[in-house]
Amino acid sequence: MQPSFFENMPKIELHAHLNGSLKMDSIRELGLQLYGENSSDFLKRIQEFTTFPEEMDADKLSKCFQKFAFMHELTSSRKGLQLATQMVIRDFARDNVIYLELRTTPKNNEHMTRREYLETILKAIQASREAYDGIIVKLLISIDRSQGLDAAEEIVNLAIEMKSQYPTIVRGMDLSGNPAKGHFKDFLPSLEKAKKADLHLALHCAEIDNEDEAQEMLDFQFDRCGHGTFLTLKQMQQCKEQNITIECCLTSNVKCGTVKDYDMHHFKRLHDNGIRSVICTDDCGVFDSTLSQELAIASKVFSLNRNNIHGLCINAIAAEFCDDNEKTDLRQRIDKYFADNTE
Ligand SMILES: CNc1ncnc2c1ncn2[C@@H]1O[C@H](COP(=O)(O)O)[C@@H](O)[C@H]1O
Ligand SMILES: [Zn+2]
Repeated sequence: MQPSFFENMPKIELHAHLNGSLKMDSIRELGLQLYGENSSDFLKRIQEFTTFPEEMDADKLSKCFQKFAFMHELTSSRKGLQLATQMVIRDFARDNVIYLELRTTPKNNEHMTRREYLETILKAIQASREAYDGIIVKLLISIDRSQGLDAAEEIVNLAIEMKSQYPTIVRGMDLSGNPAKGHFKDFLPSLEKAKKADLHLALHCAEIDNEDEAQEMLDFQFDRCGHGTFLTLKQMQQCKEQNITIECCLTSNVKCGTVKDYDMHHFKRLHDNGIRSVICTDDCGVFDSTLSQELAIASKVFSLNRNNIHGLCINAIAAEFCDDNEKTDLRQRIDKYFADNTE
C-alpha cells in the first residue's frame, strides 16, 4: 500500500495529548501569532523540541517529559491555549482524521484556573467542528501522576462537572505523566469516583516495567490501556477477557527508548494473539509523526494487508468513547473507503 492510501484514509485517533500534538509548523505559527516571535532562538527551541538522541539512553523517557515545558509555556495564556487547540484539531483534520479523542491535563497558573483551562479548550473544540470539515472531537481529562492527590481530586470533580455541561464532548479520563513517578494506588479513589460518574477510562499502563502496578490497574478494570508495553502475556490475555483495548504508539515508544526498534514492538504480540489493539500517535508534534505515517509503518513492519488495516479501524470504532449513532456513521465512512479503494 502506498503512503497516499493511508493519507487519504478516513482515520480515528484515540490517544493524543493536546500539548504534545502541535506540529512544528503550527508552533512557528503560534509563536508568530502570540508574540510576533520568529527569532532564531525561538526556531532553535522548536528544533530541540522534536530532536531525540539516536543512542539508547535509560533516561530517554524521563527526558521526554522535560520537552513539554516548551509547549506548556506557549499554552499558558487563554489565547495561546485556544489557538493551540484549534491548530492541533486542524492538523489532525488535514491528515484526514475524522474522529479525534484529545486528552489534556488541566493546568492552573496566573492566567487561568483549571476550570478556565478546560472551558477554553471546550469552546475551541465546539468551534472546530464547522471549521475543520466535520471532524468529531472528544475530550478526555488527564490526571498527571507526577502531581499530587489534591490536584487529582480537583481534576476528577471538574471532569464530572464538565461532563454534565458538555456531555457530548467530555467523555472520559486519562492517567498519564512520567510513569516513574507517583503510584497508581494513590489515584485509585479518584479514578473510582470517575468510573462511578460514568466517565470512560483510558489509562497509561505498563509504559515502563512495573508488573505489580500493571496488575493492580488491570484488577481495577478500565476501558483502554495506553501503551501496555511491558504487559506480560498473561496480562495481555486478561486485557482480552476484560475487553480492554491497547493503544499502541509505535514512534513514541521507539523515540522514548521503551521499545528498541519498530520490529520489536509489542503490537506484533498483541496482533498475533488476537488482543484488540489500535494504532495511535501519542504526541505527534514531539515525535514528528502523523497517524497516516504510524499506520504506514505498522503495515510495513508487521506486513499488514488491507484487511488487517481495515480491522484496526474497526477496532478503533469499537473502542471509541462516543455514542452508537456516531459509531455507525464512522463505520460507514470507513467501509466505503475500503470498498472504493481496492488497490
Ligand atoms: C511519551 N509518553 C507519555 N507517557 C505518559 N504521559 C505522557 C506521555 N506523553 C505525554 N504525556 C502527558 O501529556 C502531557 C502533555 O500534554 P498535556 O499538557 O496534558 O496537554 C505531558 O506533560 C504528560 O503529562
Ligand atoms: Zn500518552
